[in-house]
Amino acid sequence: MDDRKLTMLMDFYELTMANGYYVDKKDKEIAVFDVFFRSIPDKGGYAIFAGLEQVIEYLQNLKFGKDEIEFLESKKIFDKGFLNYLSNFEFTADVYAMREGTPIFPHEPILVVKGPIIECQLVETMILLTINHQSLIATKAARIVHAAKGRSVIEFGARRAHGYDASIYGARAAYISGVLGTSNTYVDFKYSIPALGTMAHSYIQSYEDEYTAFKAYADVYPDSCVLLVDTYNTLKQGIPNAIKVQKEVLDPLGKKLKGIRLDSGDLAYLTIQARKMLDEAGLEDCKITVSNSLDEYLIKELISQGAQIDTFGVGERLVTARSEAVFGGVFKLSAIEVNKKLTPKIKISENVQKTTTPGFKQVYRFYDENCMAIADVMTLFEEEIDASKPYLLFDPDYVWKKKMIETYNVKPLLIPIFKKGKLVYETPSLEEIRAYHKQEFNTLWPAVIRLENPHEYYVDLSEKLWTLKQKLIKKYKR
Ligand SMILES: Nc1ncnc2c1ncn2[C@@H]1O[C@H](COP(=O)(O)OP(=O)(O)OP(=O)(O)O)[C@@H](O)[C@H]1O
Ligand SMILES: O=P(O)(O)OC[C@H]1O[C@H](OP(=O)(O)OP(=O)(O)O)[C@H](O)[C@@H]1O
Ligand SMILES: O=C(O)c1cccnc1
Repeated sequence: MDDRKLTMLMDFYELTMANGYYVDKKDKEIAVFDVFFRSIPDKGGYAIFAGLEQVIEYLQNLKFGKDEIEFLESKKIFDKGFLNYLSNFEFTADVYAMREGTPIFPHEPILVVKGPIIECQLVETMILLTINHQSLIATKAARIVHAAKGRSVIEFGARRAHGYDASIYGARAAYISGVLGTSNTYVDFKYSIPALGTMAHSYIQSYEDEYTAFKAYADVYPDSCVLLVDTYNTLKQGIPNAIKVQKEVLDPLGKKLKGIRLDSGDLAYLTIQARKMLDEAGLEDCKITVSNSLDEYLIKELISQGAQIDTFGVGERLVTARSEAVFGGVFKLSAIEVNKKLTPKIKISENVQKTTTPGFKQVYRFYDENCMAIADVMTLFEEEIDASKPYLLFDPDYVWKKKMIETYNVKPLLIPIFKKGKLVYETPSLEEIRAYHKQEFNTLWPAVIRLENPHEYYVDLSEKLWTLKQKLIKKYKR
C-alpha cells in the first residue's frame, strides 16, 4: 500500500476478541466470515465491487513489529502468549472474492475469509474500510459515467476529497467504473491513470485581461490548449477571446484550439450558444468541458436540455459520494468449526433483511442466451450447477414466485484469492479490471441500471441453502 505501518488500523475490539480466543484456546478454530452489504446507495439497482487489490496488499504485508507489540503490552490487558503469537503473525487463511469491477447486489457475499478465527477477526476492519470506500466511489462513478451517455467524465475531486487516501483510492475506483482520467497527478504517477485537466480562474485573473491570459497559454501549449471561458462573461468575452486566440495565435501555427471549459452559469444554455459560436468560427472539433458541482442527476438533466457537452469534470459529488456517503458492507460470521466440523451459523433478527444467510457459500450469476444477467443464486460452496439442465429460480422471501430457466449460462463469482495464506490470484492490471467492469456492466438490463425506481435484481438462494437457512431459523426461534 505504502510505507506507513498500518497494522494498528483496526477496531480495538478485534484485538480484545483475538486475545480472548487465544486465552480460551479457540484461536485455531476455522471460521467463515462473509463480506456483504444490505442496501444499495442512492436507491440504485446495482453497486460495483472495488478495493480487492488493496485488500491483497494489506493481507500480504500484515506484520506486528516491535513497536506495535510494545504498545499493546503497555495496555496491560493482553496475554503474553497472545503478544508472542502476534509478533510471529502469519496470515494463513483462505480468501475468496469477486473480481474488481463486478456489479454486486445486496446480501450476497462479495468476499469470504475462511481460516483460524483469530486471523479472520484481526483483518475485519481493514477489509471493510477498503472495500466500503472503493465500492462506494466505484458505484457512484458508474452511475455518473452511465448518465453521461458515452461523453467523457474526468474525476476532478482531489481538492474536496476526505483526505489524501480518499483522493487516491477514490480516483482509482472511479477509473475502474469508466472515467477517462483524473486531475490527480499522483494517481497517474502511481497507477498510470491519465492525469488530465484544463486551467483555473487564477491563471486568467493573474493577467491584465482575459485575452492576454489566453494568448500566453496558447503560446506555451499550442497543441493542447483548453481555455476556461467563464471568468468575466462567457458569451460576450470568453468565447470571442478564445476564437480570437485561434485566429491570431493558432492559425498561423496551423494548430486548432482543443477545447473550452465552462464552470458556472446555465450550462445548457451557455454550451448550446458556445457550440454555435465555435462552429461558425470553424472550430467544429473544439470540445466543450463543463464542471460545477455535477453529479449523475445534473448530467442527465443537462443532456435532456440539449446541452452541447463533450466532457464532464466531476469533483466533490463523486469523490465524496455526496448523495449517500456510506457503503454499508459488513463482516459476518457464517460458519465455524464445531468438533472439527464446519458448522453453519446464523444471526437472527426481527428484521428479515438482517437475518444472515448461513454457511460457506458460493454465488453463481445466471446469464440468458444473449449474455444478459438474469439473477444471482447463493449456494453452498460445494454445490455445482449443471447448465445443461433446467434450473428453478425462486424468491427466498416469497417462495411461490418461481421461474424455470432452460437456456442459460452460469458462472461462479467468488474465486480463490488466497489459499492457506498464499496468494493464488494473479492480480489483473487496472486496464484489465476496467475492461472487465465494462463487459459485466453491459450484461445488466437497462431496468436495473436506471436511476429512478430501478428493477430489483434477483438474488436468490439454492434450494439446499434455503432449506438450511429455514432449519436454522426454526432451531433458534424455538
Ligand atoms: N441548465 C441547467 N440545468 C440544471 N442545473 C444546472 C444547469 N446549469 C447549471 N446547473 C447547475 O446548477 C448549480 C448551480 O449553478 P448556478 O448557476 O446557480 O451557480 P454558479 O454558476 O456556480 O454561480 P456563479 O456564477 O456565482 O459561480 C450547479 O450545480 C450547476 O452545475
Ligand atoms: O465542482 P466540482 O464537481 O467539485 O468540480 C471541481 C471544481 O473545482 C474547481 O473549482 P475551484 O473553485 O476549486 O477552482 P477554480 O475555479 O479556480 O478552478 C473547478 O473549477 C470546479 O468547479
Ligand atoms: O483541470 C481542471 O479543469 C480542474 C482540475 C481540478 C478541479 N477543477 C478543475
